[in-house]
Amino acid sequence: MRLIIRDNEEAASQYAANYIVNRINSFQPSPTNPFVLGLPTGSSPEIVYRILVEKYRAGKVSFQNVVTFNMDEYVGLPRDHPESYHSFMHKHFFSHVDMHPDNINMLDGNASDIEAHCFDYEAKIKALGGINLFLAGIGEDGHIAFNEPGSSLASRTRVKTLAYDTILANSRFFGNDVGKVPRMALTVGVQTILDSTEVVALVLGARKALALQHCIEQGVSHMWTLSALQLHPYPLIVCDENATLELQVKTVKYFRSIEQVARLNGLEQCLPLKISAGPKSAQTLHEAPPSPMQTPIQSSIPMASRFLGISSVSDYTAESRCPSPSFESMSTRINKRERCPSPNFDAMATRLKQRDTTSGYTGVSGSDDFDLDRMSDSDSRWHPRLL
Ligand SMILES: N[C@@H]1[C@@H](O)[C@H](O)[C@@H](COP(=O)(O)O)O[C@@H]1O
Repeated sequence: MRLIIRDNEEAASQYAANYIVNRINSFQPSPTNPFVLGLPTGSSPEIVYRILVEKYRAGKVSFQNVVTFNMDEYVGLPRDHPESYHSFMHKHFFSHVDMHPDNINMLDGNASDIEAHCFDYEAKIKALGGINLFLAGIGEDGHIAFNEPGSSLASRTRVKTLAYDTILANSRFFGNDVGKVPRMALTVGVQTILDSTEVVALVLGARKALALQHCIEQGVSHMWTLSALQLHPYPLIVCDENATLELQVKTVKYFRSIEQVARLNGLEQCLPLKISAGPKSAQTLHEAPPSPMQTPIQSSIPMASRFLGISSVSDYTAESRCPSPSFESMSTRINKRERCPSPNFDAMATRLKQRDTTSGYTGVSGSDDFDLDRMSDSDSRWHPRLL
């Protein structure tokens, strides 16, 4: 998990927008190899869209070869209703950039066969080789897209009944009239989002602080579906200071230090080249890990993992284009562990008992409760702390 904290909404949105522009540009999309971008609605991404439009106008990015898939849409709200997500996206983004209308994919909350429509949406994403980057917003109850508390973490695009909290929160877009907020929505599933190559979640404001705390400091839970990002290999959360209000000080300091160290080492925004750049196809996304000697890698592992010394097995030994401090590879250690014979607990306990008897040690010595720290060097090869 990478967590980028900025002083305010503007700065956080600036970071997210720059991140997206960098990803699109380094991918070098073409008509036959488009960049596939997942998009959210809501007030949080509004500034990001404004900045993306500015960057497009300044000639810093083009969306000509970008295909988009929106996260969600209300069921039953006319497409041209000012609060439909169709209207939102055209108002804030699509009508201001060079997107080809055929490249815009949005769920249709008025589809005659909703089930088939959702199925086709998933199929279209798959046919394009998956989503490269999913920009996500979250709800106050920790939902991602419209995956309300209790949603299956294996869910895919489907119809979802909205939670009362969400109806209440979104009533501000409907003249504060709860009765006008649609009760159901179409949404991509948690698994649809997790399948994306990269997920960037934008979390802004004190209203989202509890959700962020659950996602970062608590376990994976279907009650806070944002927390499923813990299962993704490249999740990035960009938040403002207010959204960190429920986090522990040490959590905030830790993630800030990760970013600082990464910046000092020139490792910001580094991802494996096969992920950050095209060409992409369904095959290349799921192919076997390439030979380390043949594949140039921008950064061999996700930034946070790099400083934690954790790696994905296939990337660690690859050559890096980034100035690459040489960390000991977890994969090497895991391999060592796999080469070791399974520990023989009975023999270990007997040896400890013998040692305790001769040394006069009076601590634990039972076969099922011995002290791992007191083992000899030869025993330490399978010590959990070394794995
Ligand atoms: N379905 C959308 C979500 O996709 C969005 O993330 C959320 C946050 O909205 P806001 O940014 O306005 O708080 O709103 C709705 O619930």
